[in-house]
Amino acid sequence: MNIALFGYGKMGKMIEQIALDRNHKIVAKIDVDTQDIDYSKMDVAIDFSMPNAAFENITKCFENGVPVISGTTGWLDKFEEAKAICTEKQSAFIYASNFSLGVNIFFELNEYLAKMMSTLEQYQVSMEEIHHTQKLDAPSGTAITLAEGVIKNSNYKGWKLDESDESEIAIKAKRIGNTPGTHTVDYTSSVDSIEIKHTAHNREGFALGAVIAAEWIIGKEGIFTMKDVLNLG
Ligand SMILES: NC(=O)C1=CN([C@@H]2O[C@H](COP(=O)(O)OP(=O)(O)OC[C@H]3O[C@@H](n4cnc5c(N)ncnc54)[C@H](OP(=O)(O)O)[C@@H]3O)[C@@H](O)[C@H]2O)C=CC1
Ligand SMILES: O=C(O)C1=N[C@H](C(=O)O)C[C@H](O)C1
Repeated sequence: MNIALFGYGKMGKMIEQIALDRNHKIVAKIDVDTQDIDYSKMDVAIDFSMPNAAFENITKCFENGVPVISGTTGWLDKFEEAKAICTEKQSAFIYASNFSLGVNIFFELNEYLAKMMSTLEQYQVSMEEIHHTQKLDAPSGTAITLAEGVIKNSNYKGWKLDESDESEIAIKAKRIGNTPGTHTVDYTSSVDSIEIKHTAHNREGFALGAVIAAEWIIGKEGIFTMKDVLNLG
């Protein structure tokens, strides 16, 4: 499979390694100053770039008939527009705030727990995410997906960075050293706490998930999620 990497930073380089190990070819490495992109040899594009670059990278691929796996976070104000362009161009698209198998299982667990906790008014939910100091966006895309998973299964009305009132989920974002990504969901009452936590030990899980998604999307048309790729029901 011929893969184009949009964004050749920490994730782009890790994805390259995993793709080569799985016998794929990297036909383009696109960074901020790349001119004259040749889309003709790309079977699939994988975008791990920057919040201000993702939308343009992704939609240009759709316009050139190239399916896209998108892992960039912090650009979702334009998500609906990107999906509409994908549909119009009869292309294929997967966005995931987190491509790792572990986090996608954690997303399911989070929704299941949220359902169980939804009638227990003595508990207040909150979240914490910890990432490396170079991360541009806060809260993390993963934390937003976790919050949306709770909101869908409870009476919480929304989420807020740091402080919130009782009707919202407070998300604390910490930036510490080289932390690859740690997410905690906490339910606290006056008598006890229940916590679920996912800790990434490195970036390999994110990169492997993105390459598996790229292999899966070939020959498909439409908008999919990691739930489809991983058959999580
Ligand atoms: N969904 C998931 O599973 C995961 C998502 N992420 C997300 O992926 C994104 C990238 O993360 P990471 O690799 O750690 O970040 P890096 O900063 O290491 O890499 C981003 C790269 O994008 C490049 N870039 C800037 N502008 C453009 C452009 N217009 N087109 C193409 N490339 C561009 C940067 O180049 P330069 O440095 O020259 O500006 C840099 O090389 C982030 O949004 C992060 O949150 C990260 C891990 C997992
Ligand atoms: O920027 C990162 O590094 C990560 N970003 C994603 C996010 O915002 O959730 C996924 C992962 O946690 C690493």
